[in-house]
Amino acid sequence: MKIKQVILRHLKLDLLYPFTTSFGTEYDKDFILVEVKNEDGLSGWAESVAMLDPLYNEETVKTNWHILEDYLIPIVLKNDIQHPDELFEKWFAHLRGNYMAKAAIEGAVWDLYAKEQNMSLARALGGDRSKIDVGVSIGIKDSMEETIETIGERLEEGYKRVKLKIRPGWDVALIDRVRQEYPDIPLMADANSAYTLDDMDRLVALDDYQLMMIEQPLAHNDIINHADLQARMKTPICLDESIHSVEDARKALKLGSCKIINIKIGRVGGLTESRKLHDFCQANDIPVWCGGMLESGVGRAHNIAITSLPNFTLPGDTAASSLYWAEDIIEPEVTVQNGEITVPTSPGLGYETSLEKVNKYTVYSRTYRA
Ligand SMILES: O=C(O)CCC(=O)c1ccccc1C(=O)O
Ligand SMILES: [Mg+2]
Repeated sequence: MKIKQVILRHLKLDLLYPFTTSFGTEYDKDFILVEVKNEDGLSGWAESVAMLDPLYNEETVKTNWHILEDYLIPIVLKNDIQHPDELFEKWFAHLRGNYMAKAAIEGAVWDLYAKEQNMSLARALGGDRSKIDVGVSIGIKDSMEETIETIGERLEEGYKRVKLKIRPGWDVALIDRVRQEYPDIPLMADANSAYTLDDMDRLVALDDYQLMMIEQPLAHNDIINHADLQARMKTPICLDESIHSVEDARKALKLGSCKIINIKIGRVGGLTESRKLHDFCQANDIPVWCGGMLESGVGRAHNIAITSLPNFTLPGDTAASSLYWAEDIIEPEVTVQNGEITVPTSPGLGYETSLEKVNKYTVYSRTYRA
């Protein structure tokens, strides 16, 4: 592959509804959209899932721009890349961390590669599903009534499982109330690292509610305390923040820190490592699902492609575009029917990135040439 041009754009989209987690409230979405072009003018697209502030992990829009501009883009423009797997495994291997920045450009190269091969990205990754099951992530609301109402709407729309964000004080009583209203729905909770082992009793109390799993209750960089907690809880622990690689997953499984893993392409450095992590979990009977980072349609399309792999056996967080944006930047937008998304079969991501819409939401852009 010969990459001739890379364009970075900083986009800003307004969220339709504020999204609150244990680490804060998002009202809008600033992100970097990456476009790579080959010599025939064919484009590959991806987005960085780094947020404006280092609240989910340490990366930000600015640190990603810096790493992309000063390290990753020069590598991609200078070298002849035979296959996108080489980026993470060879060309980026000496650069530590910065997973979301690496994933952003790697994803764009994967899309371009699939288009050059005249293959869907899902197929290029080895995915064989034609439809994927999806759930929905519901943020912390002002009241339990509002939460109950929102859950009802999402169930009406067909979502196959409900994830509720929790934090100390918005947990056991909430789940108890939700279980009174909806005794049998597939339900889980995500704490985004809001608890410590001092909260053991509160967390163990969640065992009474048949939750599918509890996601990342303890520190973002911990796997030791999670093992202690898992030993005390029947409910499976799912790790999100603390898994960046197959190697992290191997250690977590060895310690017994979790029984399920959430795969986010950005968090592990791209599609190549996501697929490896998927394969490793499959070989070890650990189910996986695809997490979300409030992506625009471009990131959503990447999530759909990776979710077509066979061990994504649990519904992910890739909900419809219309739950986030008044207008998405892809055509068609992502739609959900009966809790399923149809995996596109046309080349690459299978959704067109609309330049008109991209331009409308771009606050700053820069072009880099070979
Ligand atoms: O709807 C989505 O994209 C998932 C939303 C979500 O849960 C989330 C959003 C931003 C940061 C972290 C997380 C998370 O899964 O922990
Ligand atoms: Mg999470």
